[in-house]
Amino acid sequence: MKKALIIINPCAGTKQANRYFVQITDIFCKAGYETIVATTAKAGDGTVIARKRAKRVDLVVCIGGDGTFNEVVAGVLESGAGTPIGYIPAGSTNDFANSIGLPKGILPAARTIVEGEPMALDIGKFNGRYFSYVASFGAFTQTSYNVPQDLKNSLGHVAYLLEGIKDISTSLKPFKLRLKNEVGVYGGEYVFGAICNSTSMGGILTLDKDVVDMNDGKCEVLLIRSPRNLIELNQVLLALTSQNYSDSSLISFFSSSKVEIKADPDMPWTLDGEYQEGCEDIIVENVQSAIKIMVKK
Ligand SMILES: Nc1ncnc2c1ncn2[C@@H]1O[C@H](COP(=O)(O)OP(=O)(O)OP(=O)(O)O)[C@@H](O)[C@H]1O
Repeated sequence: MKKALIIINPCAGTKQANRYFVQITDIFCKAGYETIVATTAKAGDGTVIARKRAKRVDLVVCIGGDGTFNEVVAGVLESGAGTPIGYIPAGSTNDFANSIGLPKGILPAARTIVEGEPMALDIGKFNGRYFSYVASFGAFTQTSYNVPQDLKNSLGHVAYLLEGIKDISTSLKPFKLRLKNEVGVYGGEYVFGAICNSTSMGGILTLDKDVVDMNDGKCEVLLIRSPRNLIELNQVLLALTSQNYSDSSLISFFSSSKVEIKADPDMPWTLDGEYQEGCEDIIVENVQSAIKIMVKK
């Protein structure tokens, strides 16, 4: 009999996945899976559980938000098993799930896993730590982990927007940075930077679906220079809202398989919405087709 390991974060999002749990397991049982259920109790548990057990199952199912998904992906990769991953988005923004077109509802997402097919997906690596959709710094970056969990649970996406507005008005702080990739060197003072494999970041910034190929061995890099006056700030905001990143001299946007960064070690980063301590030398790489994720046929 096929085996499915279901890893659930009972505290993610509005906790609505907990209410559907019997129906979720029923979907996997009816599809011929023997289910093994594990709940996470604290940060990091998703990785430990997946790393230990991925080799002994045919499918690893993650129920939670972007943070839990990040942990489960890392665990499956560290196990070396190559086990397909199913994702039931149950967080507050579900940025990553939106990017790969997973259904929004809990039960439709569960059905997609058993009825769908595996799709190869690139994963990012930040000095050895995996991220599934974004590594970022600067404005908005603290937004995701600054939003208190209960506010995220009750307000979801709006909580990020509120925190983002607060963030931009209080900490539009420039960071000195030098970034080198296959074709060039970028340097200067930046208020925001993101290296991502997704069409949505922090529920705030969006990239065009036609621009982002999530299995091309490349990440999209967006760097925003520090605006020197209100006109420049306006220019940046206009580019961000219209998603037109190529017309502004303050914005650099390109795709890369590997970037080498020299940064202020005190500059904090976020990986998939979770805090990452800064350091001076950073290598961000794209690991092409690192995982298999179940998507609609
Ligand atoms: N039982 C638990 N109690 C509290 N926190 C937990 C528990 N299990 C896991 N966590 C941690 O909860 C954090 C948030 O989880 P997650 O990102 O999945 O949900 P979310 O923040 O609601 O969703 P999103 O990031 O998509 O907005 C993660 O850092 C995770 O490690």
